[in-house]
Amino acid sequence: MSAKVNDDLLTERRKCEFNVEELTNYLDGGAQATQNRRKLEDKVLSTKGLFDEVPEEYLSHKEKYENAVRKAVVYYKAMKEAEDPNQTEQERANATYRSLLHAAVFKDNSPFSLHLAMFIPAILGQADEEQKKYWMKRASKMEIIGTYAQTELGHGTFIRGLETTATYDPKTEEFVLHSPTLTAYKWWPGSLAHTANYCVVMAHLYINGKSCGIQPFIVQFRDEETHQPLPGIKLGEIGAKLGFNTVNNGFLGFDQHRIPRNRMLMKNAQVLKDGTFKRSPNSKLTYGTMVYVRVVIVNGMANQLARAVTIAVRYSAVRRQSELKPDAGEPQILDYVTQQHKLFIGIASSHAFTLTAKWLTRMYQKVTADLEKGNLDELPELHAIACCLKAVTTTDTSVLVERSRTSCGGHGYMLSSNLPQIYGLVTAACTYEGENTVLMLQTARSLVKALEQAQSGKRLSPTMSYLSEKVSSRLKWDNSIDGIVKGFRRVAYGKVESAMRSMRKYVRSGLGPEDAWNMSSVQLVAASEYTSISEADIRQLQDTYEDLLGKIRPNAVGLVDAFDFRDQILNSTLGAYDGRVYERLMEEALKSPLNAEPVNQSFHKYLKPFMQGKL
Ligand SMILES: CC/C=C\C/C=C\C/C=C\C/C=C\CC/C=C/C(=O)SCCNC(=O)CCNC(=O)[C@H](O)C(C)(C)COP(=O)(O)OP(=O)(O)OC[C@H]1O[C@@H](n2cnc3c(N)ncnc32)[C@H](O)[C@@H]1OP(=O)(O)O
Ligand SMILES: Cc1cc2nc3c(=O)[nH]c(=O)nc-3n(C[C@H](O)[C@H](O)[C@H](O)COP(=O)(O)OP(=O)(O)OC[C@H]3O[C@@H](n4cnc5c(N)ncnc54)[C@H](O)[C@@H]3O)c2cc1C
Repeated sequence: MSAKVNDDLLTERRKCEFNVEELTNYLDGGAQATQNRRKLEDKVLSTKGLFDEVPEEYLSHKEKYENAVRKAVVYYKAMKEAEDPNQTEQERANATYRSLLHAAVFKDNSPFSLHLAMFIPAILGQADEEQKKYWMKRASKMEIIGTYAQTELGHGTFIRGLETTATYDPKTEEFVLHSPTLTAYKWWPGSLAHTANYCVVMAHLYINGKSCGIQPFIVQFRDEETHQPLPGIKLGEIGAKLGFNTVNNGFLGFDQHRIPRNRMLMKNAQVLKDGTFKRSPNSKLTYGTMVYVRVVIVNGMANQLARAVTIAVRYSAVRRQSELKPDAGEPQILDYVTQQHKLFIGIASSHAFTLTAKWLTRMYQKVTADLEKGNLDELPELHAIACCLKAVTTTDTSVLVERSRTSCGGHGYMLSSNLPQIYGLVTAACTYEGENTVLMLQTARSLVKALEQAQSGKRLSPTMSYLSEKVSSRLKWDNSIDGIVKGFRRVAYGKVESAMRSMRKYVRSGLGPEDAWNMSSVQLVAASEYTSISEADIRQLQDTYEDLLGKIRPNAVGLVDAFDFRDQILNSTLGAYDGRVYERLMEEALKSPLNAEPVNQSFHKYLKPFMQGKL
């Protein structure tokens, strides 16, 4: 018999003014997609051996990793078996697009995540047809496990500064991979330390002493039978981190390690047997895997934020605290407008990021199709937009997940709430796949170029067109959606224009363009993510905003129920559908190994002699 649902949650669900299932269907892309997702989740989550006997927070660093590998093999086998052969690739992708199935199994991400998130996309985007056929067969059947090894101990942002070398030897038709310094060691790649046996390495190609830029190479670094590191390979784990502690991030050093010529992924640039280098139509095509992952991250943020606000809103409907009015009893903390302010922006942002992710994915698919036909025209715009949206969504999600955690008081600080782990996952995304400041400056670079083009009367791309609209200096402000958008456009235009004016001022004062750029870079970052609107407008917006909070309040639980996360996917004592938070907090607390005995051995070994002055 299922446990009794908390009365307050029952009341909330009765108060809801819209059809929750309809919103779930909309988010999934239709009722059939919801059915497919639920069927997939039913199948996979009923697999034996997927879950932890002991909560992983009570395992050692080594045990956590070994347990995660145990679960990963069960999980990925179950996923493969659960795939519906009658589904198209697109339907399959849709079924997992919103599903955070892996989050039910891995609280801190999977030791296989890089294989799926970057190794396979790198092969798809960087290998020529023959290479793709061979490596995709092995990688998609998990005969090999790969990662993406670009970052080094000494370089992450500045790709052109990477020190790993790949020197072509025409006599043997091989590349010699080498880490000339400690800072050249690959450092950070997920799965690299003990899990993967192949990786796509980004290395500086040299032919006859001449630099041919950063190129991708597929490299085996562990023996497929013994898993021992191959000769000339130094491997290890980089140590405990804020999060991602079951992703097995590692380091890898090459000592004159030789690989055959056909291991350079040659879709964009090629090296012929005699060492002739055939340049890529655009050297930045080599960066394509990162653009792809930045697009994926936007959707990932939407899902993770939805998970956090579901936990916090349900908890806020159950938790009663303090006194709003004398003798009126303790209210649900969700009735405090400050609590609504903290959480409802998170619900709205998750929906906004979901819609943005769909739009960006369509743009990515169109530009990628154009690239296949040799049309690179829209690549710069895709790069600029992907940089901006990855940076903005990861920054906002980190802030909103942390706000969800702190809105749950002390219980939000418990690992059993899962909010700290979700924060660890999302805040990492502010750094990986391009540190956010650096990416915002990439977007700013495009904005400045676009404004210069607009000022010289040239047509701009659709996403930059707001820079050429001659926005009147006194925009008639109204708080309609259109009015708010116009307000933001005016602010955005002003930010870019101000940053540009600042740079020109520095150049006139005698600074070179690079120093003028650096001096204006705070404004440039702000131009990529505009902030406030003028004073008078704020009052009007504030009234509208507070009115909106009241309208959302009766539907808040319905809005998070519509994300349709199972309890296993929320993995939280505070966010379960039945709202039995106190019973769950106690159940989880009793699983602590420290509760196995009333008196811990440290009393007799240390405390008692200390308290008796004998230590
Ligand atoms: C559980 C998780 C929960 C949610 C997340 C969900 C999904 C996430 C999926 C997976 C996550 C799992 C694990 C994470 C794994 C992480 C992996 C990594 O981090 S891989 C390494 C990532 N590293 C980077 O991103 C490095 C960033 N640096 C750069 O990209 C470049 O160095 C930089 C662009 C900053 C500068 O490049 P540079 O060559 O110096 O170019 P420059 O600035 O001089 O500009 C020249 C010219 O080139 C254009 N350009 C630059 N880059 C691109 C590009 N990618 N595409 C197209 N064009 C590009 C640039 O605009 C400029 O053009 P103009 O001259 O102005 O015309
Ligand atoms: C959880 C996690 C997983 C990761 N997984 C992988 C992986 O699987 N494979 C992989 O290859 N890498 C991976 N990385 C590495 C990641 O890509 C790098 O950390 C990231 O690119 C930033 O580089 P960095 O750490 O060297 O920092 P740096 O580039 O040294 O940046 C440090 C600071 O300097 C600032 N800075 C740098 N350049 C500029 C500039 N031009 N203008 C203004 N400010 C600047 C940055 O904004 C930042 O604040 C991972 C990182 C993390 C945290």
